[in-house]
Amino acid sequence: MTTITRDEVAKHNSEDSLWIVIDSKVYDLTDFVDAHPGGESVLRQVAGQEATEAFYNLHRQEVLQKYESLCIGTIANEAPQIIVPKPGDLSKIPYGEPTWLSPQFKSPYYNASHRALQSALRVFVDEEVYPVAQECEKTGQHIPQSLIDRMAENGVLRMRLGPGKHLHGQKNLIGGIKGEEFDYFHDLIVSQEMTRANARGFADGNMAGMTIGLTAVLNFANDEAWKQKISEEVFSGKKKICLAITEAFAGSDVAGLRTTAVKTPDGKHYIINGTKKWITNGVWCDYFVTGVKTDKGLSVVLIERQEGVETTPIKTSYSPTAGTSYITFDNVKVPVGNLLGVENKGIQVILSNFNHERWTMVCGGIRMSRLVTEECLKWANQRLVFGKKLTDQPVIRQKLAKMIAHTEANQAWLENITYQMTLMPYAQQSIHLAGPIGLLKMQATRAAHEIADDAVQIFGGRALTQSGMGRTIEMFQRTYKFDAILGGAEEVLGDLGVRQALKSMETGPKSML
Ligand code: HEM
Repeated sequence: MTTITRDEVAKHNSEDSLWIVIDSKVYDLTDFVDAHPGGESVLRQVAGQEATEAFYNLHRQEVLQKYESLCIGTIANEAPQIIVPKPGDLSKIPYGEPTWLSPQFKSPYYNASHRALQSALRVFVDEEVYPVAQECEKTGQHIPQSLIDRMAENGVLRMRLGPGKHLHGQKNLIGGIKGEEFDYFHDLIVSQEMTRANARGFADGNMAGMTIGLTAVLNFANDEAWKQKISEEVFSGKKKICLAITEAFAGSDVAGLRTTAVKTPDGKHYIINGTKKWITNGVWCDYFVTGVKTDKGLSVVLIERQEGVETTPIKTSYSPTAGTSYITFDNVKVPVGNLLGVENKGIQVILSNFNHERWTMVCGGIRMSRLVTEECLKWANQRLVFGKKLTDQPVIRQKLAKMIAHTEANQAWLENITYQMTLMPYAQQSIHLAGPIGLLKMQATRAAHEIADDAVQIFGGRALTQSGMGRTIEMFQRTYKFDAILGGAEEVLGDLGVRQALKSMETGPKSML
């Protein structure tokens, strides 16, 4: 690149020729002045001058990457000081990564295979998911088929379902992972790395319906060939699936569902009537794993999109890219073979399916809290207020301390529970871990509540602005509640954890009294 002296830059100090220096690089802004979102006058004030501090006080690094074409050279005998992260890089900010990814720390949980997956996924997310996520979050467009196809090719779709036979013998799994060795720590890595696409509506728009819906098919289908057919269609990205449990009549109280499934006189079909609300991805799905009332209890059936199935988008406080929908079923005919689990015992299917969903939400939620904490650390360290850095104020350091402590404590509990999951069959997890997972989800979203609150105070008006420096904080404070409601409300899950504990006290050894 051309080298330019500072004396030369100084000559270009008017609107007719306006150059500035940012981090030892020279930018010719002559043709950009009119289009600058921050106005012309601010650029005139720094024309021909050093503008690094002024720039970084107001813009994110990615602005420079976007406008790279304005750079015309570098200052002679100077080297840029600011490290621009490359796709795949780990964060250099303290607490920007969990301890197992910080070179100075060790962890007993992660092996070479986990590390290989993490580093390959980091590149994939940075290069292929992040740009799509940002665009979809903004426009509200649904996930493009091209990204679904890429995730089908490299096995990410399969991985999102957690460990199991659906991964065994699979070639081309990202990071060169062997399907047989994929465990819940791999699963955790997938969730946490995907969250780094940093777009909450898109995080759900990116096949969340599959992650929470197809598990019920894999674990409870009554016919092996049918299970293979459905799951292969979904894993190849050809068909989309979602979980349809909640209704306007019943949210976390699943026993109150009113959608009915009545058997035809020949016993070969169910006729389904009812409605579902807040169904993630429902707008564009082909299959609906649906909670219904049968004659003596609840059941779960897979409904294929057909006549009588209508889906309409619901406008929520996160991006329409999530495909949140209201669904109506009017006399929909479904073969009895589409029953998942045992008729009238669907509550077991629903409850056990919830565990993986809730755990996945916890993984993502904690990673999002970490991203917000990292943003706050970076901003507080660079922002000058009343002539001092924000980090010079003890009140700001207290807020950062709470954020870091919440995030680290929650990650540690998550890893502990994940370790227990690696040692337990799925059915055992329902018995022993439903309570702890519920409590952890409650804990993670209570922490998110506090982190969002403190982050907004640190970022001020920028936390209320959808573009620019504070956009991650704006998104977080607008959307963290999704994790406190979806998959079971905070209070219901806390209560579940305590009730499970009390139950074991009733049935356990009396010596504990
Ligand atoms: C290569 C040089 C520059 C480029 C490409 C650029 C681009 C932008 C962009 C895209 C925005 C919209 C907000 C965002 O996305 O962050 C913005 C806002 C702004 N810019 Fe620049 N800018 C440059 C240099 C500067 C400099 C040197 C100053 C000040 C001396 C400045 C002052 C501002 C201000 C005051 C805003 C509004 C910030 C806000 O709303 O918080 N810009 N700029």
